[in-house]
Amino acid sequence: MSETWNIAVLGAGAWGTALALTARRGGHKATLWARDAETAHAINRTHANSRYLPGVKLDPSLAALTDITAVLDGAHCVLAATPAQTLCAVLGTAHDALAPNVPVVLCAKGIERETGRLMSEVAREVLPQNPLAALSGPSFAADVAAGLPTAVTIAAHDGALAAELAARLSAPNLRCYSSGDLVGVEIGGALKNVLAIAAGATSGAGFGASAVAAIITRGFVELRRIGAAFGAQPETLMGLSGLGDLVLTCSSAQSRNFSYGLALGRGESVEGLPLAEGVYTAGIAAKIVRERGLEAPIIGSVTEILEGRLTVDAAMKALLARPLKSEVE
Ligand SMILES: NC(=O)C1=CN([C@@H]2O[C@H](COP(=O)(O)OP(=O)(O)OC[C@H]3O[C@@H](n4cnc5c(N)ncnc54)[C@H](O)[C@@H]3O)[C@@H](O)[C@H]2O)C=CC1
Ligand SMILES: O=C(CO)COP(=O)(O)O
Repeated sequence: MSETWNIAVLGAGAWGTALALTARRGGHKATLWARDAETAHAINRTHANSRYLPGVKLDPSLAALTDITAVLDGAHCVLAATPAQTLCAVLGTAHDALAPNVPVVLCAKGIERETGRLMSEVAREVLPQNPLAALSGPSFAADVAAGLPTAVTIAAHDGALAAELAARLSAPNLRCYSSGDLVGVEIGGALKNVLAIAAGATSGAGFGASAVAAIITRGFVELRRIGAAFGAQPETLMGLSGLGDLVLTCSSAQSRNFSYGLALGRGESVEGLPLAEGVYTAGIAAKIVRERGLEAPIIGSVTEILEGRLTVDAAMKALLARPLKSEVE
C-alpha cells in the first residue's frame, strides 16, 4: 500500500517510540505524544529516546509533542502504547480531539486491575465510535527499533480492518499478520507477562532449565484454559500473540517481566525495576480464574508471591505436590 498515513502514537516509552520509528520506515508520517515535556524535548532535540530506548537513533523527522490535540489532528490511525493501567485515562484525554471512525490500535498488554476489563473493553467504553484493533506478538521494542526481523498479529472484530491495518503497519522488518480474534490476541498478550514472571522466578531460584520448561508448558495450559473461557480461538493462542510471545518473554532476560521474576527468585529487591505489566495483571487474572471456577495454579502462585504471601521455594513445592492428573484435559 503506497498511500502515506499520519500515524499518531500515544506514549513515548520504549514501545511507542519503536512503533513510531517503524511507521516511518514503512513510509508513513508518525508523531509521538509524550506525557512529559522533558521526554518530548529530548526526542526532538537529540533524535533519541535515551531514557526508554537507549542506543537507538531516531529518524530526525519523528517529532514528539505534549499536546495530544495536535498529535491527533489529521491522524489516519492511532497506536495506543502507554501501559495498560493508564489506557483509560489516556484515551479519555484523547476523546475530544479524536475524530470518530479513526481506528485505534491497542498496543499495551494487560488487564485493567480494578475492573478486569481487557484493553478493547476499556477502549470501547471511552471511544464508542472508533474502530478498535490490537497489535501483539513476540517483539521486544529494542529489536523492532534496531530493525531486526519481527512478526506480530493485528486483530480486530472486523477482519477487513485487521487486514488493512496489517498491510499499512507492516514495514521492511515488521511483518504483521491479521486476525479476527481480538479477544484471543489480547488475552495471550496479557497472560504471558504473568507467566514470564513465573519463569523468571523459577530460573532465579536456581531450579534449572527443566523446571523453567515445565513452568512455561503448564503455564501455557493455564493461558489456553483462561483463553477458552474468554472465547479465544485455540489457533490464536497457539500463534504469535500467544505461544510466540510466551516463548520470547519466558526465555530472555531482555524481558522486563522475566527479569522481575528473576529478581524475585534470587531474593533481590524489585524496587525501581522497569515496567513489568504482569505485576499488575497477575492479581486480577487470579481473581477472574476464581470467579470463573477455573484452575490456574501457576498464575495463582505468582499472585501470592507478588503479594508477599508465598515464597518462590514454597510455591514450587506446592506445585509439585498437587494431586497427580492426566496431562491432557
Ligand atoms: N517494551 C516492549 O518491548 C514492548 C512493550 N509492549 C507493551 O507496551 C506498553 C508500554 O510499554 P513500554 O513502552 O515498553 O513502557 P515504558 O515504560 O518504556 O514507557 C511507558 C510510557 O508511558 C508513559 N506513561 C506512563 N504513565 C502514563 C500516563 N498515566 N499517561 C500517559 N503516559 C504515561 C511513560 O511516560 C512512558 O513514556 C506495555 O503494555 C507493554 O507491555 C508491547 C510490546 C513490546
Ligand atoms: O511484550 C514484550 C515482547 O513481546 C515485552 O516484554 P516485557 O514487557 O516483559 O519486556
